[in-house]
Amino acid sequence: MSKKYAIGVDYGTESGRAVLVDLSDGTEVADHVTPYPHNVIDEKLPVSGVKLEYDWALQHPQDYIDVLTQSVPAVVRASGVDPADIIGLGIDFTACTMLPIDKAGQPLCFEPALAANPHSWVKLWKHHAAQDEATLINEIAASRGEAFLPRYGGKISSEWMIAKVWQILNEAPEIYEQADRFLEATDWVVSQMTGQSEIVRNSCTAGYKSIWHKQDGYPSQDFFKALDPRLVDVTETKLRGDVVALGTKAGELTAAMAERMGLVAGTAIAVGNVDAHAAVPGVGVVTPGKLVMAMGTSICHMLLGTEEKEVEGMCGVVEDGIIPGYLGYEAGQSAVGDIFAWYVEQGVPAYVEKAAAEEGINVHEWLERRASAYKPGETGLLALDWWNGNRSVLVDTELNGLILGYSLLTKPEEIYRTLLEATAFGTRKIVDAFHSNGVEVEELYACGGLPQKNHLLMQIYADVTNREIKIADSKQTPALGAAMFGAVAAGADKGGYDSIVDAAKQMARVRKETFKPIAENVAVYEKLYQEYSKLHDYFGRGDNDVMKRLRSIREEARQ
Ligand SMILES: Nc1ncnc2c1ncn2[C@@H]1O[C@H](COP(=O)(O)OP(=O)(O)O)[C@@H](O)[C@H]1O
Ligand SMILES: O=C(CO)[C@@H](O)[C@@H](O)COP(=O)(O)O
Repeated sequence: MSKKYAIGVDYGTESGRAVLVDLSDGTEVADHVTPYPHNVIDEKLPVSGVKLEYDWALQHPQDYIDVLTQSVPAVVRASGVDPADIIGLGIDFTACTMLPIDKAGQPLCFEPALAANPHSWVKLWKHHAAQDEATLINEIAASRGEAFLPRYGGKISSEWMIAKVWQILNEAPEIYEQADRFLEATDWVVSQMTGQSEIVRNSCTAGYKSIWHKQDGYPSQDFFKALDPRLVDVTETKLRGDVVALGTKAGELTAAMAERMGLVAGTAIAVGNVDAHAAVPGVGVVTPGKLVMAMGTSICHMLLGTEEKEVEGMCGVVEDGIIPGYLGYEAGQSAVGDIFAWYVEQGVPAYVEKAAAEEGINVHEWLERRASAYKPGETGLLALDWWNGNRSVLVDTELNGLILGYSLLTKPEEIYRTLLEATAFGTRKIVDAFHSNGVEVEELYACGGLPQKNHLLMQIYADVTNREIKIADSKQTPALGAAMFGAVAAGADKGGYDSIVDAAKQMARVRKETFKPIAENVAVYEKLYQEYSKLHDYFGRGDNDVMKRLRSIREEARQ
């Protein structure tokens, strides 16, 4: 049999990337990025120019199709591989990125009569305008003692499906009426490739974002009726569709799409997936005890378990949500690289920028070099990493950042180091929450942009968590994971794999060099972590709500 290949397509917030992968060893043969022509739509709608309100974030579904018809043929051309040897394709996406579609499966925003209504468009994961609905969902679920709430760490996010659907119903009932279904964008793009009239939903987004449970299904009709009588049958109508496990073959590529994508009709297409979740097999993790951190502007923490446990502040636990056969746990920090970016852009004096330019490095690298000269504890500073609220374990978007211990001698590199340490303490909180609730964390795996960019950061994470960290060898870990699911959809008899476990064994790689905890650093960080925990609870658990009071004083001042 000739060499076989699969393609993984990673749909990010601003662009989509196709990666063509050799199935024998996971080598990434070619990759290509298509920036979304409409990017994030957060000011006004295309064509009609209708203005959007604060906190809105939309996208254009045509941009997703452009990625398939531009980046996929580009990687096929660049690799010189015979399309007949590309046996499978998988995609991963941001989530919950959702859209209303009509009976024919077309987005409502494609209909000229509806295109001027913002609710007919794709709502991107970071569309935050459904907070009122999310708050009510949480209050009503808590007062009814709904069993699903603990599975989401006690809170349903405004980013997720039910809040977004309810916002559409409240603000544009005519769009709700006309929508045949609401779909995750990842499932919609798959349906465009397979052309199936019967759309399938993947277990990952259904579980983490739509409150679906493998045994219990969606929340009861009584619950939805308590939210709003008009929602009583929403899961049987607008959210209908079989939920299938990751790795399942959703269907085969249609002749029409094969022509546009430069592939062969009949190529196996895997069910959709989420970016952070696809990264888990992408680093080779297919068993419990290994926490995968997708580290970039934010961190998603992913972990496998064998039993459903309640863990404070996690984003969710879903059976088959990451690797079929396991409970998949997700937690996260809503700002990490973003905090370092904020400091570099807003906080450093001009002499730092000048010195970095003279040394021919960027400001991050300059600060990292200087900060590496300090020992743990030597700065005398401590920070709370809540520059964009707290996603886990407090689940509170109204918390803010804090730095303690300044003096007239404090240097920029000391502040930078303190910010790196604060995000590591935030991760330690998450590790401890899982570990102490029976979901073991033995070692850490890191992927995404940060591990490639900042060694000091990774050493601090190893020291603060007192765990070895392995680093993904691939720079495109989610796309590699998506390609693996494509290979599983094709199956071993076609030259692919019968399970994601088999695919990960052959195709995933971590680097030889790992970050190991250094005993003397661990001891100092243990002391600092105790201090961090005191501040964390004092400002985050109600002892002193000064951060919330400052917000309301700010709101009054702004009015
Ligand atoms: N040398 C560095 N050290 C620490 N953070 C960095 C460095 N260079 C860039 N960053 C941060 O990395 C983040 C981007 O990470 P990346 O993984 O590339 O993006 P994304 O999360 O969008 O996929 C930005 O928030 C930026 O501030
Ligand atoms: O929320 C999730 C996963 O649950 C992500 O899709 C979302 O935060 C987007 O992440 P990225 O900015 O693409 O790293």
